[in-house]
Amino acid sequence: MAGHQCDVAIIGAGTAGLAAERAARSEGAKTLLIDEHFAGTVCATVGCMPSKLLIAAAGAAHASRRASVFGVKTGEIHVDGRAVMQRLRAERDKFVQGTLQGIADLSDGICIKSKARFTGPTQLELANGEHVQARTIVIATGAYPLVPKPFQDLGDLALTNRSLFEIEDLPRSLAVIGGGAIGLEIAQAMARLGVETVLFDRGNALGGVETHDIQQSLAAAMRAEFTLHLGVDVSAVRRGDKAQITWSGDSEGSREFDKVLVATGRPPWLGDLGLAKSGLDLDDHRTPCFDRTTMQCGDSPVFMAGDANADAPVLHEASHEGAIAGRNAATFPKVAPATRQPAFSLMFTDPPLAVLGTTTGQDVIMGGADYSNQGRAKVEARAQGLVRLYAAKPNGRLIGAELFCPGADHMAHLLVLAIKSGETAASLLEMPFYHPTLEEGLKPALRAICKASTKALPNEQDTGDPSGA
Ligand SMILES: Cc1cc2nc3c(=O)[nH]c(=O)nc-3n(C[C@H](O)[C@H](O)[C@H](O)COP(=O)(O)OP(=O)(O)OC[C@H]3O[C@@H](n4cnc5c(N)ncnc54)[C@H](O)[C@@H]3O)c2cc1C
Ligand SMILES: NC(=O)c1ccc[n+]([C@@H]2O[C@H](COP(=O)([O-])OP(=O)(O)OC[C@H]3O[C@@H](n4cnc5c(N)ncnc54)[C@H](O)[C@@H]3O)[C@@H](O)[C@H]2O)c1
Repeated sequence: MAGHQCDVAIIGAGTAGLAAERAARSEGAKTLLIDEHFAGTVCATVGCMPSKLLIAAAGAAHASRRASVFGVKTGEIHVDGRAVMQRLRAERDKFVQGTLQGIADLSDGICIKSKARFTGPTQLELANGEHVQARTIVIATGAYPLVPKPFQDLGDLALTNRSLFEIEDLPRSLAVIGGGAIGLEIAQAMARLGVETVLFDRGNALGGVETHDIQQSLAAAMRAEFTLHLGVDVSAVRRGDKAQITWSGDSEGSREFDKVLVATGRPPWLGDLGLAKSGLDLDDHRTPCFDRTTMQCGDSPVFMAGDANADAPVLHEASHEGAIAGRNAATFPKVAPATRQPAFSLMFTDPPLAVLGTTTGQDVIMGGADYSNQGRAKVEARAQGLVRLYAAKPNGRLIGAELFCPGADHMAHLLVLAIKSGETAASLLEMPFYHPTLEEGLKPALRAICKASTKALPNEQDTGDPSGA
């Protein structure tokens, strides 16, 4: 059987694995990149990009439908489901092509198309019968869509993020199971595309948001567009070409749907890795314990990056973790801690939801703002939502934020920069705010923090706040 030897073997050629390979190679390591499929990253194929393409189509339908608010008559809107899915796949495939080209550009001998499993701390066995002996290993195997028992028997009526973007036409009705990021983004998009959509979640915290008033605002915005059943247990049975969904708990009922999107979470994809032979310490979820500043598992020669470690399952973190893991895997046993960024997640609903930094703890000051009367948002007929900014006592240094309001996806970047650079509410208020912008809507929240902190609003600052200024 063929044997391969390398400095750093990376399992998984997704965003994290590709970043790890680049980083290790740039440290001078001989790398091997092992992937079962080399089909392109989850982000490009069945994740970020196709979901945003669906949301973009839905946004066009929504904007056309509500153009009459501005006195613009568009007539009856017709959504051509086949054309929506065709454009989605055509554009998605261009992103995938870009990823595949990056893989094709790697030097010969780096990529091995096979499935890997541990046979020792630094030894891998490949499904093609070959073996790899590495100095260090990076686990970057990603996550998989969990399909709970009742939905496993629905066959092709049950969709996950892996199959959703392959449907030829939009269904007439869709049950979405799970009100996390995938469930909410897709449910709102489908509803806007004219699909009769009902979302079910066994919990009450949509999008994982814990702050009560943001949670209420998010639920109200979603309820205005599709039906929500929260706090329910859901079961499913296939009846011919329909799925019968039955629910009970905070509400109860039963009805048929054309398709069911199962979006109940994406646990790390580690089950096939033979971790028992890796010698790694595993936590209660059978995930290797690792240090998030070095990505190293204990003091072993194994590193983890991306969704495989379930720490921060979003794209920019997969990419950063890959770079840290790859660099440290190459320089092992010398490993250096990296500075991790503040927590930062966005959900591309409309309005978008952004959660960043730290939002809890003692000695935290909260300042809020309401976007239902915000000037620019009213101009654009999208005045809704809330902002909660969090700052540390005593001086009001910004530490976190929750935004569910128009423009949250962009304003969150400004706030994350403010958190990183140690800005206080008072120093942010010294920044010029152009009028009329969505950013101006943050001022009441910043002023509330100033009031409760030792760093008061500078007295040459105006405190007026009319929505039309
Ligand atoms: C629908 C959806 C929408 C999303 N939208 C966003 C978004 O808008 N913004 C955002 O920041 N994030 C988003 N995400 C999350 C983001 O896509 C992920 O965090 C990111 O893609 C994870 O990358 P990864 O490298 O960890 O995993 P992956 O890209 O999944 O790569 C893992 C690779 O490992 C391979 N592999 C697994 N096991 C083995 C094995 N034993 N041997 C060999 N190869 C193996 C797989 O074939 C795969 O290629 C979304 C995710 C989904 C599902
Ligand atoms: N914009 C983005 O960055 C973006 C978009 C999509 C996905 N993602 C990533 O993908 C990951 C997975 O997303 P997801 O939405 O699948 O998972 P999730 O963990 O965010 O949400 C799962 C939801 O399903 C519910 N649930 C679980 N089991 C259930 C059951 N049996 N019946 C009813 N409800 C049930 C949970 O209460 C939870 O609300 C996210 O953690 C996120 O990091 C990110």
